[in-house]
Amino acid sequence: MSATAKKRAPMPDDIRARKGGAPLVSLTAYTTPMAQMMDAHCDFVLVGDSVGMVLHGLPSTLGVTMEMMILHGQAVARGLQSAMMVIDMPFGSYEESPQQAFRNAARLMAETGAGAVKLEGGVEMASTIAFLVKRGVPVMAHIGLTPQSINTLGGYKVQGRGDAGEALMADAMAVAKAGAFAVVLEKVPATLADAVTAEVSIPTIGIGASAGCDGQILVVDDMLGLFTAFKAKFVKRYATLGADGEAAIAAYAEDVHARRFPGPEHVFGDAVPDAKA
Ligand SMILES: Nc1nc(=O)c2c([nH]1)NC[C@@H]1CN(c3ccc(C(=O)N[C@@H](CCC(=O)O)C(=O)O)cc3)CN21
Ligand SMILES: CC(C)C(=O)C(=O)O
Ligand SMILES: [Mg+2]
Repeated sequence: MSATAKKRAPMPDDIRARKGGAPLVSLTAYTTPMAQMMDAHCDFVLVGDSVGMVLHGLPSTLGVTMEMMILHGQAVARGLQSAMMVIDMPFGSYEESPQQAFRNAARLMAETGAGAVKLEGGVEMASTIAFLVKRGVPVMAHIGLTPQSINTLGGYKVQGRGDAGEALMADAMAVAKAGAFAVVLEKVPATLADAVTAEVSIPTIGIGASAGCDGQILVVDDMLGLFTAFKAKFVKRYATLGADGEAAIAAYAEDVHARRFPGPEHVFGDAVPDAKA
């Protein structure tokens, strides 16, 4: 990009202003090179607590710590210039009180440079969201399937079906009223996602929701085919990097066994020392 054309990263208010406009593009990232790959193509990048499952092999997001989020957040920040960075608040870092949420949100922002935090919850987190926003912390809310509540939800199931749709609509209205600048809708019926998108004043970011949402997000390792331990129905694979990587590693192992690697172009010449010396 030319020095004059360098795009500045959007602020939360710029994201909010995209309501009803061109769809917002976002992905998760956990490392500098992945952030660099998506910087020019995403409006915002999420340092998701999915990092625990995707990069650390944890069975859920519950074991993710503030320290892990900060380390990965710092790595992602080094790879971004034109996309906004949002960082997930990990399980246990915000639910106890608005004060606890502020202390940890401030630490995430101060130590990583993230422009906003994301937290899971609707009506029950509305007062916390308002507390944070009034104190300078932009908040993205996350409702529907909230993976940090896997033990009370009883599985990664579709949320908001039937009568539960009203509660989900109430969650969306509550987080918007509390001052959230956007809301992630995860794994909800498309008809409900469209109704929420029509009713709520802030952008809806869908993952397993609807193409009618104001934006979309996916876990980058899922769409690249790099994370293959499970594949949710909502994931579209745009590449097969996991399979391609394994084939490359198998070819390397074969080359080593056959002494085909290293080749002459990978080694260094020098005078041969005298063995008798
Ligand atoms: N790699 C990855 N991708 C994600 O989207 C993701 C994570 N990790 N970790 C944190 C949460 C967990 N999420 C998940 C996890 C599993 C399913 C899943 O397996 N869904 C199945 C059905 C499972 C069920 O009904 O119990 C599906 O087919 O959608 C969905 C979302 C979304 N997030
Ligand atoms: C899937 C997105 C929305 C998320 O919360 C994460 O990656 O942790
Ligand atoms: Mg998350």
